[in-house]
Amino acid sequence: MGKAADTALIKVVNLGKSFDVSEPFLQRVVTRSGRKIVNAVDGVSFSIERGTTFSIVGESGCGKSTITRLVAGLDRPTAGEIAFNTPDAAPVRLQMVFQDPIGSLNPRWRIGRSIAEPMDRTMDGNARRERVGELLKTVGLAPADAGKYPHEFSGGQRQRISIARALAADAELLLLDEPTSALDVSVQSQVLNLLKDLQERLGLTYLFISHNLSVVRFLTDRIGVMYLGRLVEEGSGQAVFDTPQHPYTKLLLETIPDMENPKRDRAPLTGDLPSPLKPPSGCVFHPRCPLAMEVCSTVRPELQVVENGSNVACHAVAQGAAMAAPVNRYAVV
Ligand SMILES: Nc1ncnc2c1ncn2[C@@H]1O[C@H](COP(=O)(O)OP(=O)(O)OP(=O)(O)O)[C@@H](O)[C@H]1O
Repeated sequence: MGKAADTALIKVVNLGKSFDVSEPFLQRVVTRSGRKIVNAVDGVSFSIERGTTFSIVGESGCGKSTITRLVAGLDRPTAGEIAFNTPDAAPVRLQMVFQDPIGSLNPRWRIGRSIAEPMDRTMDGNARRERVGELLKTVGLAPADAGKYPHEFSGGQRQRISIARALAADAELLLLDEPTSALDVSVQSQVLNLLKDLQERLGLTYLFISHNLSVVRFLTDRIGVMYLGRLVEEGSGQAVFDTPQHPYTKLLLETIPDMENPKRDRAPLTGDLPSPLKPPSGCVFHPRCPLAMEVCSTVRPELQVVENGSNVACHAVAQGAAMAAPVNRYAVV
């Protein structure tokens, strides 16, 4: 991982990650089958300015979690580069916040101990206790909660605890992996509000991944829409929501319930995600695309800047044949 050149805290360039999911050699000889490679992430580039949120959205299996793992350094890329722009090239301080916080909290530890664990070891006991109390207050809990166990909290409270833990580690970059998906809608908005408030107060940078566009809208500065390992559209939150360009982005937006007119007929996102072991040729979205043309099955479209400032990988958009933008509608959680 190198050093990012400009003001972005993180710059991802042509990132690729493939997994070899082949059967064992002898089995392949018997069944006369070849190697099987999954390109989970294929040529993805984006950057995140310090203090802002970049969201990655897309259906299950499109490669969102793999990108998070690569950024976290839990996996090594097979192609491309991830560069962090930190003073004196110091390691970036990043923490992950997962969908189900119960898995990342030790059930036998009082939560005060879990929160204190990533703190600076040179702090004495009193200073640590004081800092734990402060952090609990920061995330909307009480200092006295430090003495309780994870099972004594609700899902939303546990997510607050995992955010406090990330702050205890003095994180500057939070990797938010579906952080509100396991929560009730009313609790989701409280956690999103907390994240927004912390970002404003502490200047945190977020990489937020979600399959749900309506969740990211509230928090995001920029959005990357992924399909089968590739970025198909990347732009400001406003541009992607108000004037979506890629047919896949439009169909994803169509899946968000229309609160004002729930019975309205909407174009459904039909067909299954193709197997990542055998991705379609050309544009990977072409078998499900309402605008597919001949070129789409043979030539891979590259991201190109379009009129609204977004970057879009679509032959039809490039030729000006995009569908009329749908009426902007979304559910604010
Ligand atoms: N360790 C691995 N070994 C083999 N294949 C993997 C591995 N990790 C991910 N994949 C494959 O890579 C593709 C992308 O997976 P990934 O988990 O990144 O998608 P995702 O968009 O985060 O999905 P979800 O929302 O379901 O978590 C999938 O086809 C998945 O099966």
